[in-house]
Amino acid sequence: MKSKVKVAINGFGTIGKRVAIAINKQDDMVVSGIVKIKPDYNALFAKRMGMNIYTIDKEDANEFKKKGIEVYGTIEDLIKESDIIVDATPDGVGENYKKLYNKYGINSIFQGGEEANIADISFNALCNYDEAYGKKSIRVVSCNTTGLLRSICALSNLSKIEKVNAVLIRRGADPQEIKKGPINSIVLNPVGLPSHHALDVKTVIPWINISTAAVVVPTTLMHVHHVTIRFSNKVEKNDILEALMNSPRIILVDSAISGIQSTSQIIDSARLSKERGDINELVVFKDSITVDDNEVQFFQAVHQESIVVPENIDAIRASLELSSKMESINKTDKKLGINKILY
Ligand SMILES: NC(=O)C1=CN([C@@H]2O[C@H](COP(=O)(O)OP(=O)(O)OC[C@H]3O[C@@H](n4cnc5c(N)ncnc54)[C@H](O)[C@@H]3O)[C@@H](O)[C@H]2O)C=CC1
Ligand SMILES: O=C(OP(=O)(O)O)[C@H](O)COP(=O)(O)O
Repeated sequence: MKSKVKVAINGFGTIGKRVAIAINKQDDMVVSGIVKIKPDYNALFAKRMGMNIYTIDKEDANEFKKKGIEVYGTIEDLIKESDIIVDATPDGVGENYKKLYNKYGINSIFQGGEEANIADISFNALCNYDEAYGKKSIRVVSCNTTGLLRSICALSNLSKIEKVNAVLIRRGADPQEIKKGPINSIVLNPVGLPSHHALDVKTVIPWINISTAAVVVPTTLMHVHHVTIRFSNKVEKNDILEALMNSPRIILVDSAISGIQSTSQIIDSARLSKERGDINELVVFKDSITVDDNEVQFFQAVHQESIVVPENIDAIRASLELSSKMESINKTDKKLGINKILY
């Protein structure tokens, strides 16, 4: 049997810990270790899960030892033992580590909070897996951008897309955050248009004509988008439904059947049916899908904490040339229990 590729994780927060858990579910990769800066509850969880913990500097290890957490070495020791590193440090911090990764020649996966030029390519598994194949460094785009790319690429085979317009209602902070987010406001994000998401979508599919606007609201659960896509030819609603239903990683929620008309109900139902209540799929509100000649509009919801997790697994396989596109997507989805079912 082929040995598993060893994946280092730098940054074990919202995204890093979910990616680490997902890696250890795959049969072709394993977490070689995680880098932590503080011996907090996430470090204690990693220890309990049997993940080896590394620190940035040797001196940091003392604080971990005081809490009974064994430290296996520094980030440089971890890099030397690993085949690839997933950087899930906060927005813009990955840039500081790029030199270190390059020094050791290790393949690297960055997240959407980094500038696009940090990596050889920006990535979404459904849209450009083949172009990312064998790339030394890959940037998995942000959660909202991933959501937009899922629906755009799923519908792009129906007819040529002339224009996409999307309004994004962004969550203010993640559930565990205690320092961020609007308390009683709707914040224009930014005031000048378009928001960064349009430019980000174009880093993956440069051919698209897209405009986006975003506001931030006081909620922690999910983002919601209103998306309008204009095609060059007339489209049929059934074809739209079929394309979304047949695309991996998209769930259609029918409010007429389920009564679901909000992010809180989506999360509540996911808590019954999915691990941690994470929703790796993009959730499209089926009964919002409205077709008028060559234009379709709909609402979709993005679980920001988990939508990019499967993309990170596929990015590892693409970078290390482990699997073809559909082989990787299918493997990832099977191991993560991505089943397109919410309730
Ligand atoms: N949270 C979200 O909704 C999403 C975040 N992203 C992107 O993922 C990346 C990570 O974001 P989150 O997981 O939300 O951040 P986070 O703040 O939850 O986690 C970051 C982790 O990195 C650690 N860290 C901080 N400074 C560090 C340093 N200098 N060296 C090593 N580790 C350090 C923190 O202690 C924390 O464990 C960002 O680029 C973000 O834009 C992408 C999709 C969704
Ligand atoms: O990737 C995200 O949002 P984005 O797609 O709007 O950039 C995450 O929700 C992180 O957003 P944050 O930068 O407000 O923590």
